[in-house]
Amino acid sequence: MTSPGTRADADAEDLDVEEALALVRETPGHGSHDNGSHGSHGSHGSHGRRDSHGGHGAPAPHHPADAHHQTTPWPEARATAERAARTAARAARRTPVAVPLDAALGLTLAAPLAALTDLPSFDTSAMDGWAVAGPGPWAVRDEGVLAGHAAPAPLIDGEAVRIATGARIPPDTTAVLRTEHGRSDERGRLHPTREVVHGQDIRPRGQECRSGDQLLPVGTLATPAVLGLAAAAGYDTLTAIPRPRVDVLVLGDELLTQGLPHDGLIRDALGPMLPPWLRALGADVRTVRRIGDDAKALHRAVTTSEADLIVTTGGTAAGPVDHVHPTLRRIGAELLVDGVKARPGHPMLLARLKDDQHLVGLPGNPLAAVSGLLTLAEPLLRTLAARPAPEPYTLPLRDAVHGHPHDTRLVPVVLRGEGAVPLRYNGPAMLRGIAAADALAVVPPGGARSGQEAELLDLPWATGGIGVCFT
Ligand SMILES: Nc1nc2c(c(=O)[nH]1)N[C@H]1C(S)=C(S)[C@@H](COP(=O)(O)OP(=O)(O)OC[C@H]3O[C@@H](n4cnc5c(N)ncnc54)[C@H](O)[C@@H]3O)O[C@H]1N2
Ligand code: MOO
Repeated sequence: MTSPGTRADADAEDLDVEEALALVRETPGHGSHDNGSHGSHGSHGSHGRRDSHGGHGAPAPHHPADAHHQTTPWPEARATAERAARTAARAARRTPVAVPLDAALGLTLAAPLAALTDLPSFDTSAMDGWAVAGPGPWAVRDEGVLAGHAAPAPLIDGEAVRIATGARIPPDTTAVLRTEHGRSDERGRLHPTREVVHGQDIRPRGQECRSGDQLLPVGTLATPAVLGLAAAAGYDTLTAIPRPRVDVLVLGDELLTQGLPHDGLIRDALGPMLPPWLRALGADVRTVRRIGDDAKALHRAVTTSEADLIVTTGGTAAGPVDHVHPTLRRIGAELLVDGVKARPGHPMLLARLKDDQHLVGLPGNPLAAVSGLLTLAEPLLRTLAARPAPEPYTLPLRDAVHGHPHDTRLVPVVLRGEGAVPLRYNGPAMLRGIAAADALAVVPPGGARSGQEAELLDLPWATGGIGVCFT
């Protein structure tokens, strides 16, 4: 199957792009330096060529929490997130709102778009030229007719008047003659230079729609074209499902917000990455707060949030300052997903805090956070925003991808021709692969052979473009 985002013209790619990709592309026989740094998971992120059959060389997963709870298979985790959002949307009775056109991009229509006017709303000229009455030659009036000007006087037979595209057609006009199809004689009379067909180049009122006609159904995504159509049809606002509100809480005492890493401190990569990505998934990101490794601050932030979804980063594992689980226990939250059979990102979690409020806990490792974002936050936000699920598609993998023995792997790929090329630097702590990627390939437990079809999760910028997706 072919992706809409697939580039078939690989040969035509300009060199700069290929050079950039060479920095991250999987290369046969290349030593693996793409893995996470944490002990027992050291080789689950290793790349394809070394082992195309899965199994050998991959250590058994070892998560201390595994002993205490059941991790959810990856497809089930996504389905659970979608279901949770459906229940929440009912509980919250997410009332449609009237949104000005310039704020409605990306929303889902909650009411059908019915024309508030005929389109066109008057008989109008499709061309610059003359409105003419009867067969030529014609006597040409002195005053022309322009778009947006006063109603023109009726024509009489044998008369013509200069007319602009979009201007009102004078009553009793029989055709519009294009500028390039008329010539004037020495007495100033207008002659056609080709046959004139009755009604030509006149757009009659209501040609596109009549007032009250349904133009688009409920559930339509407000694209730029939809905004244009709505304006043409007389709308100032659209009735739409509001964006789900999201608060982002970034955990970790080790995070810097500017400058170079130093003294064991690192830059916060998630603070800049998540808000625009969440917006692309349909969210209205209200706040991004950095709250360190402070259990009290986390508790306060979670219990005072009015968001539909709280997204936390870090603190999901079992370390001494991993406060997410204890906080959820303390407030009596219901864990719907507590760990997913996914690499990276297996400590990700989804909790119901209230009937209409959820929390997605993303692991701190940046690519693990992306994995959690696409596994749990994407279906949840999409469903709350009433957006349709993207059409699933597969492409053959250009190289084998090493699999985890039990878990699904999400591996950054670029789309080239009719295939997906796995990228290196796909370890949980790395963003180098995903930053160059068009999509994530879903690699089943055990791995995938070269040529094997893999499901792909598109990245919003790869298909939609930055400007469209991130507003
Ligand atoms: N004993 C075990 N330790 C860990 C396990 C495990 O199973 N047993 N799982 C590992 C895996 S896998 C992941 S993923 C992480 C998840 O950890 P947390 O969600 O608790 O995240 P932290 O410990 O806070 O951070 C992990 C890592 O990521 C860095 N980080 C955190 N936030 C950011 C940020 N905003 N920007 C950039 N980098 C960030 C942090 O400094 C750590 O290096 O746990 C493993 N441990
Ligand atoms: O493998 Mo973890 O889940 O690094 O992301």
